[in-house]
Amino acid sequence: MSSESGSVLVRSPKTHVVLLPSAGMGHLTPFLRLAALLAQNHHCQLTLITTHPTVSLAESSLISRFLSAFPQVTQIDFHLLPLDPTTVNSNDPFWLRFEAIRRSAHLLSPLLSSLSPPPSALVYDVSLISPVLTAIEALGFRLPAYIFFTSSARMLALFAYYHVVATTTALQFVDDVLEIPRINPAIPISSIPPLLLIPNSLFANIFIEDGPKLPHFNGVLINSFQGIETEAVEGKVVGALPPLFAVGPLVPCEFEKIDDQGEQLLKWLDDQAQGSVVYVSFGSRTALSRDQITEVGDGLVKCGFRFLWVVKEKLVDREEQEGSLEIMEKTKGKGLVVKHWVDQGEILSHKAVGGFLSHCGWNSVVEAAWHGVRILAWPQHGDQKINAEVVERSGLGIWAKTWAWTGDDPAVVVNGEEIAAKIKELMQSEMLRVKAMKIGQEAKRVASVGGCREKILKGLVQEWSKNRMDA
Ligand SMILES: O=c1ccn([C@@H]2O[C@H](COP(=O)(O)OP(=O)(O)O[C@H]3O[C@H](CO)[C@@H](O)[C@H](O)[C@H]3O)[C@@H](O)[C@H]2O)c(=O)[nH]1
Repeated sequence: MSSESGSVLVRSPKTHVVLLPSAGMGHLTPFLRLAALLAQNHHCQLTLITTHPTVSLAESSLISRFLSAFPQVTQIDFHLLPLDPTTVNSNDPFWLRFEAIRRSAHLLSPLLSSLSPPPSALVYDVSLISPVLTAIEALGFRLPAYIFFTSSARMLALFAYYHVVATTTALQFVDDVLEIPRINPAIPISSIPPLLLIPNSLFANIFIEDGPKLPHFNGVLINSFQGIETEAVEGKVVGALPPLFAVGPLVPCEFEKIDDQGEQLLKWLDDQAQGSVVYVSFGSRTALSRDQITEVGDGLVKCGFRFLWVVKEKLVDREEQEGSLEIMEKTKGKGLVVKHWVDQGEILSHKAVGGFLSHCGWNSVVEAAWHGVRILAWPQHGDQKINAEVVERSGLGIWAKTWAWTGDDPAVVVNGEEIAAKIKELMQSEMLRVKAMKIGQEAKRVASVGGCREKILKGLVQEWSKNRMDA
């Protein structure tokens, strides 16, 4: 697995940075990758605030592995107040947790005040903007605050601009697209996260409340890089934003490795020809319906390529039932189907993997780009169609645009024949293979010692070091 190794870049031993991630692996993972870079390469003193309890087992396991790898990092448990789910307009466990953190945010003021030395900066998750800002304003000292945006720069543009066109009762569009200044092409309505089109959904309300607050921050950090999104690097994301820091690509680190990947899985990959396998995964929090699982199985068998498929039936890993699925029997001999957490970084770095059928969670996109693996985009919900647009425009992959959102509606099913045809198109395209490889090379260049990412992080740490209370 290609992990990033540390190198000595900057000495700023007393720059104390506090990191506050939010719920779900899609938010926690890039945060911890950023933390690893700050601790390892930039020698910051770090405090990591972790919310308890976590939604998934994967989150608590990743936090433990991170803290074992970085014993110098101070961890603070942030115990959440109980949340009455009937007071929240959602039943998604991850959204409920975002809301629980938001409603507990006032408890952060005493916690931040007690830190020694006083922090030079706070970097916190995009899902917590307004309530944590209030907690910071209640501190007896000035704490520079930065937002970490865990999705694409294109999605950041939507996040920053949505409140301009939306009210809680109506969303206005012209000609089926949302024109955002400086964002080209405009975002089609069909790509807008469905929850943003529902007045008063929790998601829409957070966008409306938090988007206008972005100018209050010292900066926005984003896990993106040149080669996949020029918006990220050129800061071409709506006018009234604070400075944008493209700290990507944030890619798999040593501490993420798991011991129980399963020898069977790696041995199976070792036995496959170079670039011959399509890897299938829809991230950490998307479950497919039984009918859709059957059709994906059918498509994989019909596509004629070997496959490694991580099946999820439940949103939250602790609810997943042990045991094999019928589909595992049906597909035997054609590919490998697993139902447990895998080390995706290790899989994408394997020479046998030539393509990735992905929901386009932003971390999966960045990881595929890093390893130069082409993507067949199948967005399921949320920001994923906007990320799929980035995948298509950058040349990293293709997108079956006619496939409807399936993540939120079990009645919508894409059939196996269509899935097989698109996988063939992906795997047989030499042009896509080469383009993905080039994007991978560009990602490595950006993340190399002396590269853009290092310069941006170095500048940030220098900025933070000026805020040191003891300086
Ligand atoms: O078995 C697994 C499953 C997932 N992963 C990792 O888990 C992360 C998943 O993140 P992502 O690919 O972004 O997908 P989601 O888990 O769906 O992430 C949520 O958060 C993202 C970042 O905000 C959004 O882009 C997504 O739409 C949202 O669903 C990635 O690092 C994967 O490598 C594994 O290592 N093993």
